[in-house]
Amino acid sequence: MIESLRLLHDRITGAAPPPELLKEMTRAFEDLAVELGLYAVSEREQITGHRIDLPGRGQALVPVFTVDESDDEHVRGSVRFGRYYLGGNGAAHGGAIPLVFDEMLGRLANAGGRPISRTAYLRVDYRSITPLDRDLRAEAWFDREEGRKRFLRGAIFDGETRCAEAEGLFVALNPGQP
Ligand SMILES: CCCCCCCCCC(=O)SCCNC(=O)CCNC(=O)[C@H](O)C(C)(C)COP(=O)(O)OP(=O)(O)OC[C@H]1O[C@@H](n2cnc3c(N)ncnc32)[C@H](O)[C@@H]1OP(=O)(O)O
Repeated sequence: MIESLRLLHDRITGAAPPPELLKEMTRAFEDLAVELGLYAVSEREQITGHRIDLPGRGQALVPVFTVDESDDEHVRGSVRFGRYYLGGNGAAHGGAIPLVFDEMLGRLANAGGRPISRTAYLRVDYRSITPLDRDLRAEAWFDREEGRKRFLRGAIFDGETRCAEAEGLFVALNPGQP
């Protein structure tokens, strides 16, 4: 279902249907929303975001980061920004790119049985445009750890071109901290 939703996001963003079809589709979306509302659950019980066996954890917010290889210190894979993430002139939106870094760095920060941490800051440098509809290489790695503080870095490449890079600080949560 989430795969279909991602496709729908891309198609909606890239389409200009006639008004009659727009009305028809709007009604169909509203009907679906009402039907799903009957099955509302708490955060703990929801499926999206919790399916770590699925690319993108089964949630539609973040562009899917597909892992090719990983250990407790590094992760390498690919990411593809669909039309939904368009900023302008064929480039990904500058707000969509940090979503991917937060996901990649955040998952690595909490990998290897380390206690859960949260992003304290995420700095992103945009080195070149990040093109849509291409498989981009994405990497993240542990830089250093100082007590509860974990510093991680990441980068996204289009071939040999460095599109964007990031540095994040993740702070391990104290017991009882939300
Ligand atoms: C399978 C699931 C995979 C999930 C992957 C996705 C991961 C997504 C992760 C997220 O997006 S989490 C959501 C976004 N982040 C937040 O909502 C965090 C909100 N902020 C907080 O909860 C707290 O500010 C935080 C836990 C980050 C730190 O607060 P604490 O009270 O625990 O720590 P404290 O303020 O005592 O700081 C601890 C150390 O970190 C340092 N620090 C904290 N925030 C900092 C900051 N922003 N910049 C620089 N240093 C910072 C602080 O100076 C100190 O350094 P020292 O120990 O050297 O003195």
